[in-house]
Amino acid sequence: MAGKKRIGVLALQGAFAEHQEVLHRLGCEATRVRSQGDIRSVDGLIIPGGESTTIGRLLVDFNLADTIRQAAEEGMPVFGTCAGMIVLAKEIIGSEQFRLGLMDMAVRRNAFGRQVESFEEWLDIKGFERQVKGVFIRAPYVEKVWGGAEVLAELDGKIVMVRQGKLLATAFHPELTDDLVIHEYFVRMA
Ligand SMILES: NC(=O)CC[C@H](N)C(=O)O
Repeated sequence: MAGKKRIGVLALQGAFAEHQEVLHRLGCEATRVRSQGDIRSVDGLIIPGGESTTIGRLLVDFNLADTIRQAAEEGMPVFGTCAGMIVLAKEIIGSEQFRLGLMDMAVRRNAFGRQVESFEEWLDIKGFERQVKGVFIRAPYVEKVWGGAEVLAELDGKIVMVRQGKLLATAFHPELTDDLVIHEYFVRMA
């Protein structure tokens, strides 16, 4: 392939700068995405963690949802972390909040309980040769998948990583560790 891969990070709200930093370390061009034209210019898109109702509302306000859906349907890889995972889900249990609804999964928000707002845990991930540390911050988990969605990792029986074709979602924040392996996996999809 000619040139570097150009990966966009949705930069409406949340932890986009941290993803850009990881992408730079992987030798990618990492651009902030805020417009329809930005979406059209990238080889893949990351939807970061943050607050999923806010990100959803801003996707509507900035008129980006249909463009992302269309690009994803045409094969653009999309990776959602934490709030990004919520936004990618078809079903958000107990919530009518806006979502892109691209992945066949039902997510539960803030699902690990108030007393464990954040924690770290080693994960076994399907297809990965070694364990990866997951950083969970008021994290969701996936209660069920169907259709084309495949579970890649679980923690105590709760689904925390899902892939569906070129769509990827993690309940945890791989941009907050020094391990680049999850982003590397996504960049290979792009
Ligand atoms: N770290 C995160 O992205 C938290 C997600 C947040 N709890 C939400 O529901 O939007």
